[in-house]
Amino acid sequence: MKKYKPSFNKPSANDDQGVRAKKHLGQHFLTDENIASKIADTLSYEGYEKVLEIGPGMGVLTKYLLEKETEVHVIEIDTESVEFLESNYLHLRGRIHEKDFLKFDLSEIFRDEQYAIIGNFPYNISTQIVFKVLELREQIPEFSGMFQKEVAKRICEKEGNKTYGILSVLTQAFYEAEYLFTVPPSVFNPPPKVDSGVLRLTRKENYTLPCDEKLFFRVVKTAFNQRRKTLRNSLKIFNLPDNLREDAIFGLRPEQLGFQQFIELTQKIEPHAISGK
Ligand SMILES: C[S@@+](CC[C@H](N)C(=O)[O-])C[C@H]1O[C@@H](n2cnc3c(N)ncnc32)[C@H](O)[C@@H]1O
Repeated sequence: MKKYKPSFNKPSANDDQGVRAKKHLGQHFLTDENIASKIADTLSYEGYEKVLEIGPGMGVLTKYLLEKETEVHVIEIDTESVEFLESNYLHLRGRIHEKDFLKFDLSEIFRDEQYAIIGNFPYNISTQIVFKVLELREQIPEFSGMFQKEVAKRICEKEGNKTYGILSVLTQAFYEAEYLFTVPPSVFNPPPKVDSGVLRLTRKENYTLPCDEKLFFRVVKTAFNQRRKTLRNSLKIFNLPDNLREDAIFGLRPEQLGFQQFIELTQKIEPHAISGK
């Protein structure tokens, strides 16, 4: 692999130095091989045969994924990175997809197979990545990678904490979420302004909720959009009957409820909710 010294200030790509880092694509290239190897080791590689890496950049993590007994696909939006990967990872040819992860229909690669997702994710779209994974959960038993530390912590946070929110509840309803380790800015080029954090999501055995899942998402989002209000007030839009609004659970604030209680809440609301609202 070629040496690289990307910087936001470089005017153009340079073959000797690798890919010019582009801020709008969240490009902060990992320069610590040990951390790349450690991230590759966060997946179990069991129960599926394919792995998708989002945003391989110059392939620092890809290299370690290729050592595993798995078929590796990478999806990268940046043409310059794709050209770099194509000339440095010839054996990956055909499995490099020059696409926007958020817009790409992944069934074009994976049909109805199970696969894992991994990456050192672009921080500007990290929550959107998690929401897309939740949508695709039936095919994704495992997901791991690096986020801005604060986002990784938030996803794994438990009820009763300030940073607990929509992402925490929705993720934890379907996945076991573990915060694994913190990574300092100094191991990136160019360094980001904040610490990064690596997490792992392992899909629960029973990841079908015993309630209307669409309604569950709406209830969680509506409750946290007015997180200081009690559920009795924030969930008014569901036109709940008075006797239900007197139920003790509606006197709580959203950060006091674990995902299990959000399921109970949804079950209580379900008979009264106007569908499609
Ligand atoms: C933080 S960098 C990580 C690069 C490399 N994996 C590493 O660790 O050095 C994020 C990568 O995601 C890519 N990227 C940004 N937005 C993307 C998108 N919507 N779809 C696919 N890749 C994207 C960037 O071009 C960049 O290569």
